[in-house]
Amino acid sequence: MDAFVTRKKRKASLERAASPSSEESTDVKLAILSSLHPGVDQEMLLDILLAHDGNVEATSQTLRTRVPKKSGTGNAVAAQSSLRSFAVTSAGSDSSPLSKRAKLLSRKGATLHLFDPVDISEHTPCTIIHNFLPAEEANSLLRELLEESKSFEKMTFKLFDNVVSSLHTSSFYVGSYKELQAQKHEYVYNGSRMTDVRTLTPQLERVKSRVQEAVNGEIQERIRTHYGGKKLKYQSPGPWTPNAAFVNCYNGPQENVGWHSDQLTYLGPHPIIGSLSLGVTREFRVRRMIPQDDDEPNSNNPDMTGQIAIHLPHNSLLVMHADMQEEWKHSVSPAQAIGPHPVAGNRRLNVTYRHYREGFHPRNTPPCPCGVPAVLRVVTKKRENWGRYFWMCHAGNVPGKEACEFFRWAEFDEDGNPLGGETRQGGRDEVIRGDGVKEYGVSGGEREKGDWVNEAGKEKKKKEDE
Ligand SMILES: O=C(O)CCC(=O)C(=O)O
Ligand SMILES: [Fe+2]
Repeated sequence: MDAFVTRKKRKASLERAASPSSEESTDVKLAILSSLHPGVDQEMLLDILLAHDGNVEATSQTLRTRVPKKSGTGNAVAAQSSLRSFAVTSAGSDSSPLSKRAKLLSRKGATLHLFDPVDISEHTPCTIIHNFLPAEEANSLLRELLEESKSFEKMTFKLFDNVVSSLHTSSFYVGSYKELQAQKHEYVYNGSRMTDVRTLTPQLERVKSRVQEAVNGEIQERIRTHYGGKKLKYQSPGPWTPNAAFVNCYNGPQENVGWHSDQLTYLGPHPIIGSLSLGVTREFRVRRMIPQDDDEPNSNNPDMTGQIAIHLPHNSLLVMHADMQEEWKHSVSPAQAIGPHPVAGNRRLNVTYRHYREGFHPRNTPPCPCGVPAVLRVVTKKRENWGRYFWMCHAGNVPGKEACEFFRWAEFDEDGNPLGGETRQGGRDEVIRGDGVKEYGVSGGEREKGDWVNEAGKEKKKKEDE
């Protein structure tokens, strides 16, 4: 117990001592180390990272030379011990002690496991619909995506001299060839162009319509039951109309996604995401971000806030509502063991339907002097400016890259459309590079540049605010 408490304290002190966006960077560091050393479990990674005062390269060097690899994980399929036992204790009937609402609140350092749609709706910014599609339709989509996923790839990015990659594979689907071209040549993700973009298959299109209808119903219900009958400020009004889908494949219990919020840059503030799970049941964890004052210890790590595990069975639709991305983080945690699915074996396929808003196309958002679209973020750490949106240099999102000075508080109309007319009133340059790639940037327009780039000192502040 003492050792556990000490470890938590050490993690908190590491995060205080590290860079201003320290909590994020510890998560990123762990993700990088997981990617470089997939055989070593997270606890050990954290311990060794702590022993090296947060230095990723030194940790990696120690791991390369001194730490034996875990055995017996990989793709082995074992009994779904943890999920089954939780399923028994939280069956959701009112006679079950766990179902007593008062006991459901998540606590510091604990994980609360939720299965029941009523509990999920009450305690998280999500709602869930079990057995969403007719069984045969779900299996048929699953079979198609299993085939598609054979050519999915891990997402990679560069850090120092290493290329690190995600632990799972994915691909991105859009509605038309035109949108596909735009995604490949106009949008930027973590400083890179997306190379694997596909058009929605007829099945993904059909399911999209069903998801759209169900999600719009859930949105109205959420507004009625949680937002006092009125959409959130900046939430897009009118029906949600998804036009893209990320498809993720998790092959085996160790493939996971670390803590993150989905990027707001192209979706705008308070986006809504419809997430369909197929195949193996996995845990989708959520935790609330807590604002803190300068002198408070870092309260935004999972050890300190407590987390909620939402169990996502085959053919369930999870709706991430408008308050999710700005106020909560989510992850798909590695599993001790998983129960094989009759069609998918040890794989889980996940489709997240999203709405890319025209107002957030890179041509419509503030130009960063770097020539790469700025990213939209929100203050999630400091109490001061909590919930305020800002545009910043994309490199602030790319580990190991130096961000330029660009920073600007974001302004929206009531419905979340970006304000800041300068760029949209013809001042914006579209540069067609030699290779035909379109970039939206500033080519020497001093006034415009001055309009968007904040005076010295703001860049530092933005990092601290975050
Ligand atoms: O697999 C999931 O359920 C969620 C994946 C996710 O968080 C994402 O694609 O952003
Ligand atoms: Fe996500």
